[in-house]
Amino acid sequence: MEAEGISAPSSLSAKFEGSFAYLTVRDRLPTILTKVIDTLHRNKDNFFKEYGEEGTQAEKRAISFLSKLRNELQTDKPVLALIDNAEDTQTWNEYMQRQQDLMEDGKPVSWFKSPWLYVECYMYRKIQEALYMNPPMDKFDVFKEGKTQSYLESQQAIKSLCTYLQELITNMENMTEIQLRDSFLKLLQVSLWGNKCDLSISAGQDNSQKSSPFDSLPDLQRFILVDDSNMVWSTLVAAQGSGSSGMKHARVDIVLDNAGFELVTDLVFADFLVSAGLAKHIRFHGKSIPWFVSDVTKQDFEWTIMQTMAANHKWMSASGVQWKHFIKDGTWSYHDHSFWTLPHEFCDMAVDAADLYSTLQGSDLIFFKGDLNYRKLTGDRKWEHTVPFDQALRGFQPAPLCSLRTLKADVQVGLQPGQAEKLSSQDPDWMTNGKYAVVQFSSPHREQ
Ligand SMILES: O=P(O)(O)OC[C@H]1O[C@](O)(CO)[C@@H](O)[C@@H]1O
Ligand SMILES: [Mn+2]
Repeated sequence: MEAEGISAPSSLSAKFEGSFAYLTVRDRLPTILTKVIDTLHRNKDNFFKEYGEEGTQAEKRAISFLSKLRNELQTDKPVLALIDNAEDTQTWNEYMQRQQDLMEDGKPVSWFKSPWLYVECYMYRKIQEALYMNPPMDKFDVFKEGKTQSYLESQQAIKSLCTYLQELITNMENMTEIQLRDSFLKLLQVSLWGNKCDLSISAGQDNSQKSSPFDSLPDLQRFILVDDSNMVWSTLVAAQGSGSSGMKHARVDIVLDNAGFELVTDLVFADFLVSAGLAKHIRFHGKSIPWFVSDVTKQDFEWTIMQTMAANHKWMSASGVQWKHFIKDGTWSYHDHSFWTLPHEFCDMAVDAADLYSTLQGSDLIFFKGDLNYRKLTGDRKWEHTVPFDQALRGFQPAPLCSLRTLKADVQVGLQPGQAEKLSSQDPDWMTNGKYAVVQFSSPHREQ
């Protein structure tokens, strides 16, 4: 179903002064740009070593491009069309025109006047333009260091996670369905809270996981505002034996969010799903360019598996070896599609990325990790908190889907009447402080 015709509230935007969007555009985005510029500066000698004078000049040009961008942002200049001739350049420019058509009084699309989702995505795409326009910088991931650090600083937590996983797999044959379900719920929650560890909300500050991820689960339960885990479990169980031959063939898709600790929680969860026979195939979806500071690219995905394999810890390396094996035999696969790094709401996908939409339709269950995916699922709009999740999806229902998200932006739907008011009185920043989470499920209406 297309989004068109289904009414929706207005988009969150920095034009609402004092809003979280406003504060993000005013404070957080320039800080991120400054860090990117610093990273390029710090790597100056490396660029010279690798590419000689050409590298130094490219670095200088990229820095001046980004400084100009930061200035344009801070002074609310109109956003400019992209000129880098990449695969997605035209789509971006068409989308800018779409935003232009939505502007009141024909004012130009600009940082503080246009939808937050659009301008924030645009900033990350412009960082990429700075690199694309200045080869040999075009392969450089300005966020790589932070992602690597987040993984390395979470070693203790990763060890306990891998140890738990390997013990679980060893005992799996003797487990009752109730025990299996219990482990499923635990690992689902670990993956959920793994989403606390993104780097963009903290503008790149350390956000790793230092303690055992299991110890805190019982205490965190009360912070899960919507918990549809039971429906997720039933969907997986019902997908068993759904093949025409009655064979188990369930396919699960995981739309990844952040590298570092969160990615490990996702890999552990995915390993559990396969080892427990709940899924036969897992398709991971990542970003094709560095995105929102900590999001997973193919390089991060492969690096994480290699690094886990090479760890000097029995259960970590056993896990890594198993994951590598899953990739090799096709049980797991990694996919990137340019749609994930476009600014579109997901309700546009059926029309604007029909190939991706139809691929997702082949899934038995899709997990969407993290806050940005939630913003795109709901269109990043000013929904009433009691609006049902299905309604906020505005027709985006390729397959049963589940959002695993800690709240870091002021959009939240599917709450009970009075729930938001109560939260606001107890904790005014409940929508943005990352303390709360949702496990929110939706399934398309299927004709029998
Ligand atoms: O990694 P996540 O969970 O998608 O979070 C990305 C973050 O970036 C933001 O878009 C803010 O810049 C928030 O919505 C969110 O905190
Ligand atoms: Mn992210």
